[in-house]
Amino acid sequence: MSDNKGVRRVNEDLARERANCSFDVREITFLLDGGENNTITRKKIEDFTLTDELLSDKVPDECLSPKEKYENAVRKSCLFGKLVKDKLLEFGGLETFGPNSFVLRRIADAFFKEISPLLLHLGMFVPTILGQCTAEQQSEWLPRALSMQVIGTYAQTELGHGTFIRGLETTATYDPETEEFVLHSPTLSSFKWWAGGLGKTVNHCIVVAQLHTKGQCHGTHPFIVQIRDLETHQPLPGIKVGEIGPKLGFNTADNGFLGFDKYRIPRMNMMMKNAQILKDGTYVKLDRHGKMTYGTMVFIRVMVVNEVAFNLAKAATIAVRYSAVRRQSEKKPGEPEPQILDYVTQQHKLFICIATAHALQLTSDWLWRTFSGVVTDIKHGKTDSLPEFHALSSCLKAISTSDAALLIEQCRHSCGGHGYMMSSNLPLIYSFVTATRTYEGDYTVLLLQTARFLIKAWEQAEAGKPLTPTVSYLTKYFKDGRVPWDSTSEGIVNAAYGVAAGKISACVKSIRNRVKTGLSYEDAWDLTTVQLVAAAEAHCRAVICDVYRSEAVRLTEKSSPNVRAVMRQLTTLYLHYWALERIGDLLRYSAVSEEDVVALQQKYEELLALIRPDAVGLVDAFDIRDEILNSTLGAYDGRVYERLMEEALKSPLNAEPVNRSFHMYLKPLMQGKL
Ligand SMILES: CCCCCCCC/C=C\CCCCCCCC(=O)SCCNC(=O)CCNC(=O)[C@H](O)C(C)(C)COP(=O)(O)OP(=O)(O)OC[C@H]1O[C@@H](n2cnc3c(N)ncnc32)[C@H](O)[C@@H]1OP(=O)(O)O
Ligand SMILES: Cc1cc2nc3c(=O)[nH]c(=O)nc-3n(C[C@H](O)[C@H](O)[C@H](O)COP(=O)(O)OP(=O)(O)OC[C@H]3O[C@@H](n4cnc5c(N)ncnc54)[C@H](O)[C@@H]3O)c2cc1C
Repeated sequence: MSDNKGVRRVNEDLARERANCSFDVREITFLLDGGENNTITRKKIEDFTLTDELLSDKVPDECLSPKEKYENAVRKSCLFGKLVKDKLLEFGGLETFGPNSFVLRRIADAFFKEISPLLLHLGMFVPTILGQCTAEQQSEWLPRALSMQVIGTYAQTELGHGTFIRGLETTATYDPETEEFVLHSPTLSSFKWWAGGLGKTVNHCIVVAQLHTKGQCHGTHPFIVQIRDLETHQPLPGIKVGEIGPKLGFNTADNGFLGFDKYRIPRMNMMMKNAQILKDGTYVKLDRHGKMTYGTMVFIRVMVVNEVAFNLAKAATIAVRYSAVRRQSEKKPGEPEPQILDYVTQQHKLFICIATAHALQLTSDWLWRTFSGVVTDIKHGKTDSLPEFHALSSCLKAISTSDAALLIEQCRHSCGGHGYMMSSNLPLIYSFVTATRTYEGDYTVLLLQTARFLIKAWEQAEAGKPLTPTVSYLTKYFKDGRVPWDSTSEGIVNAAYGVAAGKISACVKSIRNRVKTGLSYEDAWDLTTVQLVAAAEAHCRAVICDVYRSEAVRLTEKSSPNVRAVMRQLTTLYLHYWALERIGDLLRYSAVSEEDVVALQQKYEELLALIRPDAVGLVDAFDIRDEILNSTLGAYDGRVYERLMEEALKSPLNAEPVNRSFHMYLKPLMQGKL
């Protein structure tokens, strides 16, 4: 399906795999896109935008210097921005463009092999204006931001603090005489650090700073700050700004640093939806919940789950197609070399990647719907659902990013040496996704946020109080005792909840026992954090298993029998995989027996064999075009070796037969003249 460029010869093994696939690939594509119409629109937009003229790079990006790479990324960001502005709006109008923003996300990967320096502008600057500004402020900033006159980023993290937002040191002190805020960086550790696009690209940024007025500090608040001249792009007086240097990935994102020397901004540049400073310096708090200024972070955590699902789908597509093309070793003496996809260990590495990409995408769709409900509640002044949603989005962000990063690395391992080539695209996909585990809230820190909520929920269950939906299972498991074992999918999901409840209960006991020895609650909590992280992880895994299973059943209600069968095989594989991964927990908290464990393993291996003939069809169903995959190993036609050689020949080192270093160093060394 993805073969956009027509009739190139397809590798014979891949062609045979496709011929033997048991289901209509398009049917699963439609399911994943949310309906046939979405697929049709997506493909039209892709055909329309992904033209050679815009995408071609004479020299591979990875062979450029950091400066050239950045310049190329800016060039492409501007082309991409113009394309979105001129052509796509023309193509579908704003109505089409809105619901199809997921298409933009996909095609962006064809433009940027790494990251667009404008990602933070669209990804965080604009959403923060929408979430944190009054209507009046929005009417001032939004049109300028959307037309790209104002280009911005989100500068919260400092050299000294990322996680602990309350510990940020940048100050914004209100001066009623001039009706301005004075921004200041009192220490080296208070310098803003990390914001994407800050180093060289943006002219504005959202700065999170401690608000002082009338001699009092009111905690962190967001401000819109112009940092560069709109005409010359020079940093404005009082601003010290630069780029933070090379990183594991994100190397085209010009992440930057920023310091203020008593820099003044107008009063109205404080984002005033949740709190205001009146002209005389009076502080007015409008946020009844107290954490509404953290809203952009919650929004991005929701987006990130979808983001990593898509990246895992890309890695799985590359690794499965390559494994169908690659032949290695022999199973029996004298037999032809098998496709490496025929090794059961390879299937074990890869099929969980396909299943996890589905699980995370369906969970992300469900999370998005839940989020929309929370946003509607907030609009009506109701914030009761926020604590539960914060706990849910925190753990889903932590687990999805961590699982996706590990599995993408597993895809790379499964491609052997060629997976180490930049041209496979697996290193870049990994470097991008592994950052998601840290940014927008570190893994451990977010799981501990969820754990706080779970411990409170447990105490509510003990007190017989009603619980919110995602923790209502606790009332069922709240008494001690093992969860009965049942090897159906539903039974495994129940057992996963049982494990989570058992772990939460163990944490509560640990904390209470420690408090009994005379420790403060904080110290007892701190000593229990290893268990608390594990409990939050178990809770999150139970939620993902539950949502994946029920959503897959719901979505395939009207599907053809073969599609329903293969989707069922994948969910069952996922549940068995995690039951086996967490068998110690099941032995501790459920009634699973030794024989049940043997049966689980056997069923898991049977599922690998059942899925094997459909593996290529399943990754084809992700329908990710070659321009977006950007991989020598994963292209639709499977011309792996030809592509590897073509890319190797583009290396600048191959542009001349002898490099000058031979004459400068090697020859003198060889001749003893160095
Ligand atoms: C071209 C197309 C492109 C499309 C692209 C789309 C794809 C992707 C999209 C976009 C990519 C953009 C790339 C992004 C790059 C990265 C950006 C950044 O990294 S920006 C920095 C993020 N920084 C953090 O996340 C800090 C993490 N730290 C925190 O959030 C807080 O400090 C935290 C939660 C750890 C603690 O906050 P406390 O110290 O104020 O709160 P405590 O005292 O612990 O708790 C007080 C109460 O508040 C609740 N709370 C905390 N946070 C909450 C929240 N957000 N909502 C609701 N309640 C919350 C807690 O649960 C607690 O509740 P109780 O007291 O137990 O009832
Ligand atoms: C690629 C990338 C892009 C980024 N982009 C931006 C951006 O655009 N804007 C922006 O503002 N920020 C950005 N960040 C910063 C990012 O949000 C922070 O790095 C992240 O929130 C983690 O904070 P930290 O670096 O201070 O880590 P730390 O908090 O110092 O974490 C270090 C270790 O300490 C542990 N730890 C910390 N606190 C606790 C605790 N309470 N309990 C237990 N363990 C703890 C962590 O688990 C971790 O293992 C970006 C980061 C990266 C990597």
